[in-house]
Amino acid sequence: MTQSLQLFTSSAISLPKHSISKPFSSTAAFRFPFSFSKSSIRASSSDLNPLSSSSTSQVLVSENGSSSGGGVVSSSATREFVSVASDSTSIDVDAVTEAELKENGFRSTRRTKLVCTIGPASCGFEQLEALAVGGMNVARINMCHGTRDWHRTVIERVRRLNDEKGYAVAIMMDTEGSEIHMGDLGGASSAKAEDGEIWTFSVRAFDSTLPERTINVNYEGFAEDVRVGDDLLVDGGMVRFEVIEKIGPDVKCLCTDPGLLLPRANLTFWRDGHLVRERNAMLPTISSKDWLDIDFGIAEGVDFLAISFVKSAEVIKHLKSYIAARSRGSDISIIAKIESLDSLKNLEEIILASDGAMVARGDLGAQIPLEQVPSVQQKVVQLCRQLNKPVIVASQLLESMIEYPTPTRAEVADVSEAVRQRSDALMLSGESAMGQYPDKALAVLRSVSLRIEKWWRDEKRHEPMELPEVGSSFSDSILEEICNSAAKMANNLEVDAIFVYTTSGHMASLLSRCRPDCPIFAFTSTTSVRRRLNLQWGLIPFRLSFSDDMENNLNKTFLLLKARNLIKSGDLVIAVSDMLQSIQVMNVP
Ligand SMILES: Nc1ncnc2c1ncn2[C@@H]1O[C@H](COP(=O)(O)OP(=O)(O)O)[C@@H](O)[C@H]1O
Ligand SMILES: C=C(OP(=O)(O)O)C(=O)O
Ligand SMILES: [K+]
Ligand SMILES: [Mg+2]
Repeated sequence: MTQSLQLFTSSAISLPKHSISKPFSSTAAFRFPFSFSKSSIRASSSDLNPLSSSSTSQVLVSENGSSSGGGVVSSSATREFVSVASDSTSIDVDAVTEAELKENGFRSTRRTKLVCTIGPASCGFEQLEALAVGGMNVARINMCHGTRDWHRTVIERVRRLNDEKGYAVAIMMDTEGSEIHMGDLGGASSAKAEDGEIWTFSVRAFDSTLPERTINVNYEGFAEDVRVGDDLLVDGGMVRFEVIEKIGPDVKCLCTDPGLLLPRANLTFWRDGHLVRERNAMLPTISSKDWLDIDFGIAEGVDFLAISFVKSAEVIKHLKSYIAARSRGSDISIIAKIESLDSLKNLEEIILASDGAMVARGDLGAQIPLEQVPSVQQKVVQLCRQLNKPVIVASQLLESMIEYPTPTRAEVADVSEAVRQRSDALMLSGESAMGQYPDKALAVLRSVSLRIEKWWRDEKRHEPMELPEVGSSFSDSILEEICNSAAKMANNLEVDAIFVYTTSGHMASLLSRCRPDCPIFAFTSTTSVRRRLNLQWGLIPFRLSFSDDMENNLNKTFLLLKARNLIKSGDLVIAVSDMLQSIQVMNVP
């Protein structure tokens, strides 16, 4: 028998979510928090349980696995499956998810999502496919690098991969931002700066080839703002120069820490041990080039826009209204990159205004002392979970794998820490964009994630986190309480999976936020929502057309997933949906 627990508002009829606009006194007896134990779950009765109608009781089985009527899937249900499977409403699940589910079983699928930056080492169709096979959930293109045509080609290839092979790889476009950085190195992929060499940093435009030991700087005020004696740090200290002379637009610098200069590397200048922020602090977060790139991203229908060097919530709000006006209907999630002093000052309001955040440790480590980066990372990851926003930990996770086929022990420990903090996603940058071993680096993220997740689950080491209410309306509160309770029940009953039927994806996020022990199968009818859910912890997103009739939805899902051997009879699942205020516990028939 299926067991269900429902919230009722004014009658014993489940109301659609939008029909609840104010608290009803009659709900009091059913308001959460409930204390759950096996015995406190109300068994279904015909007037309460939407799954108990006679037409489908034959496909539902009791908790102990025995069937409640006929034992096998009825012929009517089989007919339904045939009609479902043969029309366009069949379920969309990609080959990798399918393989992972079969290989590891429900409970051991990977919960941490993986983002790969695409570059010359990974932009071919076969290379992209290899990354998808290896578990890439999101492909990132960094608008600092590459041409418009190159970006368009990568987007087309990822789309083709999704269309032809059933993947749901989302596309994230990352803006250049207007911080100070070097120009291209006249086509060279890198340049070596040796100790004691004199290099010229110039704001002049060089039309053809760059003179030797000359670096172009993108910020016009550079030559005026630096002073003799300042330290000039490339990429937060990978290479260090001291300013020794200013000659008009040219600044002569002595190399004091040698190293490799990479095209378009970030530049900061320091005076008396402090980051200098003069007129450069006034540079807009979104430059005019960024706006053109954003228009391009909207036109291409990218799933995520990552905004570099966010300083305040205002810029995010402005961008959101710009996108809403520009892209009627389509929905692009905005990821705020936390990588500057200002972003730390206004952290909470920035995260609240955004749809997610990235701990962009590369530039962050150039703006705050390196030893502060770990605590900032932990703080941002926790805050994002509390505010129900997905969070990505990025940069240098496996930096040595740009050149070597195995990571350092320290890198594995760093990845483990991000997984243990239960960030939604980990990101590869140079490792997948221009390194020697993109697939191997991805495989390391995958295996370390799986191992650490399992270790902490088995040891029950995760401390419960206080999850404040994030919604503002009463119906929001109901959804949150249902999700919190469903996740708690899932842990206590040790269910195999939570099923969530969600139109916007919001309810899937709320479940993901609880970080339950079991995976969350998220069913949504929109392909773009499915792609966006691919960034969030523990969600296995499926595309499936579903109706307001949960009984139908469940039958259809069981049949479709069973037909593909993704679930089996007897698996224990909890089902919730954003159409019906109920939590159902059942065994797969
Ligand atoms: N589209 C691209 N074309 C060429 N090189 C790229 C591209 N994307 C990334 N890269 C290379 O990969 C490196 C790491 O990528 P990423 O971390 O995104 O950029 P950055 O180092 O500028 O912050 C870049 O420094 C660059 O050398
Ligand atoms: C991810 C980052 O941003 P980008 O690679 O665009 O500099 C970072 O700074 O860590
Ligand atoms: K960028
Ligand atoms: Mg950055």
